[in-house]
Amino acid sequence: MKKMRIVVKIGSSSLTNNKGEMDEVKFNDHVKAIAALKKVGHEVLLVSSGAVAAGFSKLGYPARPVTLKGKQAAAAVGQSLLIQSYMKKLNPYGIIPAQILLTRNDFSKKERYRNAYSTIMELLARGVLPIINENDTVSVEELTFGDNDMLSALVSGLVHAEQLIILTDINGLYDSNPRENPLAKRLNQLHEITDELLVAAEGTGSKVGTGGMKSKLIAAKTALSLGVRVFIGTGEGEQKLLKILDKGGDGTYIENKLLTTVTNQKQWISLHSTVSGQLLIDHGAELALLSKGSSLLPAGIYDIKGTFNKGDVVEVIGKNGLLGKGEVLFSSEELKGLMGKRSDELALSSIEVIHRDKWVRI
Ligand SMILES: Nc1ncnc2c1ncn2[C@@H]1O[C@H](COP(=O)(O)OP(=O)(O)O)[C@@H](O)[C@H]1O
Ligand SMILES: N[C@@H](CCC(=O)OP(=O)(O)O)C(=O)O
Repeated sequence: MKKMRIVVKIGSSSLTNNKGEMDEVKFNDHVKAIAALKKVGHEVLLVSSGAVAAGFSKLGYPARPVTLKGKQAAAAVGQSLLIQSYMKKLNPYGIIPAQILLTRNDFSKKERYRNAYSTIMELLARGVLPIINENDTVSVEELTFGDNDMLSALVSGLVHAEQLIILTDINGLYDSNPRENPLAKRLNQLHEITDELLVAAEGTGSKVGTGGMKSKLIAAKTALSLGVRVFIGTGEGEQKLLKILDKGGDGTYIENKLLTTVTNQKQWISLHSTVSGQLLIDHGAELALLSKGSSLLPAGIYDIKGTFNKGDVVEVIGKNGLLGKGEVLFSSEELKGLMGKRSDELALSSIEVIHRDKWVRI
């Protein structure tokens, strides 16, 4: 059997009930299944929701709070309850959990992104189970990952996981919401996430979850783009995760033969970096970047917008608009003196403005 790196994401509805209490039966079931995966040698990372859902009733809220401060307060209480419960239940299996709470800032700053990667790798190398959640208590609404479905996709990309398993309260994606349409049909296999599918997945989810099926599909699309296969569904019992890996899971499999992993450098540029400016390039440079896979040279740049430093990320604009993003090897000031000049006119040892390894097409 091939040993794999697997990210398992568990939604609030699969850990708690509507009253804001942890569901011990569901919880035990997940822990057993994770232990079974690890026992056969797979590396597992868990992205666990449920902090708000597990904490709100303890604070006297009758239902999942809607205000930011309410959610943040509930998450502060619920997160400790969650981890306490994981620790207690994982202990008999000899599994050590590690709590990792992330904010989007941890990914948008390159140093922090690299650091998150090496810490997670160290934990995996030592057989520890990382349990990841968004750091809800300090996240500001405009600066969140969106939801944990997206967080799980980004984590899968970061660690180059082979498989992302999104466990939820429904056995996969249907062609319309089965809670509203009893004739809805399940889609067992998908090779890509189309706009049509996103429309079919509109609509609300459970009382404790966020985002519903649509957010899972958007996350699946991101995971696929990073070379990670996805399963969305449910299951029961110790063998449920192993069954999912054996293609016998109760849900929707999303994968295709073209999946390729993306370097962390490119993931960071395309998904996490902040853009500091723009380079406008001519037709020849556009061809070189898009068709020949070449690096961007000064000769093809005819205008520069914004002020940026060496190492910043900029957008590259062609005749018909945005082409991609890349990390620049010169500041905007330096580039003003270089742009439009042929390589033989420049007395520089290296004249690449964006190296092809630090360039991503949009
Ligand atoms: N086309 C669809 N197929 C399946 N489920 C759907 C669809 N459209 C909406 N849903 C809803 O999405 C819910 C799962 O999302 P959510 O409650 O956010 O789960 P979680 O807490 O696991 O993240 C399902 O219970 C279902 O009501
Ligand atoms: N970080 C939040 C969960 C956010 C979220 O995406 O929830 P869900 O849709 O249940 O996966 C929490 O722990 O309550």
